[in-house]
Amino acid sequence: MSNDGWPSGLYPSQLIERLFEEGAITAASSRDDDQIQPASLDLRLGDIAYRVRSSFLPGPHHSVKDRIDDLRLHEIPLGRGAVLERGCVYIVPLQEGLHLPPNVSASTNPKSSTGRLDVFTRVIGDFARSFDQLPAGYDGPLYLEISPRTFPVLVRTGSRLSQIRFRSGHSTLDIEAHRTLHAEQVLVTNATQEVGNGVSLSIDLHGNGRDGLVGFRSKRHTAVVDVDRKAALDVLDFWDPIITRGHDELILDPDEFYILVSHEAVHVPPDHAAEMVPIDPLVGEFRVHYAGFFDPGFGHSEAGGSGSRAVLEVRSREVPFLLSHGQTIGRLVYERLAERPQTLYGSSLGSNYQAQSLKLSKHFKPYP
Ligand SMILES: Nc1ccn([C@H]2C[C@H](O)[C@@H](COP(=O)(O)OP(=O)(O)OP(=O)(O)O)O2)c(=O)n1
Repeated sequence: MSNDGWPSGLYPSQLIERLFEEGAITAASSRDDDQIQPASLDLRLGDIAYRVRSSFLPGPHHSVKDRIDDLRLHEIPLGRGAVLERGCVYIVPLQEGLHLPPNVSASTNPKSSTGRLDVFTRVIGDFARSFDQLPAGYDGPLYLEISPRTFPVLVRTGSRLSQIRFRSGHSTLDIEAHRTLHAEQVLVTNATQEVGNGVSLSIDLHGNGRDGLVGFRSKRHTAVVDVDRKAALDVLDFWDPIITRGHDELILDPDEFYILVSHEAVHVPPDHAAEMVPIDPLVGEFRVHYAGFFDPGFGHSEAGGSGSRAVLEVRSREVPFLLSHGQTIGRLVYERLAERPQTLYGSSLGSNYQAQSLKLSKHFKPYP
């Protein structure tokens, strides 16, 4: 495919549609109606999961299949569903494949619902030297590495755990462009820091108006989460609520998984998207665990999103660590879209997290 006609910027839904039409994205079965999101495409699991001894990067001399052949321990059919266990590593061929134009590259990330369940996923391409990055012109299959960290999960052929974005050229905003966009459109409210190379997000440990509820800590040894069932599970079977008692502080236990919420409300204007990058304090004590993607229109008032907060999946590393209200934990870096998407994140798409505050994944019933 020639370079002609592929504009610079992150691709909105209509250009993803065009990538399909021109054969740059292939799929083993017909597309789900809601698979194309405002600026991303959900990727679907294929028919088999390979339980492997360890994670790997294929590197320049190997296809992923070569490596699966070396490392596989067991083959699990997914047609009727299968439970993926905590602490194990699985590789699943995805239904979508790529035949990208020479100037179009792609990157992938876990869907927010996947990160909120602490299911670690990353996409691997043939001959890849890094995870979650498909270079311009990539021509080959896609595989998903899956490693549930907290809850065992039930998945099946067609389950959608990760998403892919396409872009051409350099579209990330620089410091000046972030400041201009913030001045025009207000990217975060309650900002505690000056807007620079992105906007900083900090942790809310006040819990205003929520009876002191500031977060959730995952339980151990729970039942299985079916990734395709919404609002099916009782929160208290899987999570311990964290209630502040006026201190605005929280001690993170090492090896525990927490869902917290940002102090700032976030706004992604319709012609932009954003990515949350973890801020690692120099000592690396704690971090947001999943780099999240924020859709065009998330938190946008015309898409019903005023006041949307960011959900933060947090882990402490080696030692118990004291978090305080307002502590910076991540940075939202904005990116320009090639065109305004035809639909925005929000209720018309059945989106799950518009106008959210502290919110567990869609698999849980409302709480309290
Ligand atoms: N750490 C994060 C990452 C994302 N989000 C928000 C911004 C995203 O626009 C929204 C939805 O993200 P995804 O599309 O990844 O989530 P899902 O596909 O799981 O949900 P939906 O069905 O609502 O699209 O969640 C968040 O609050 N905190």
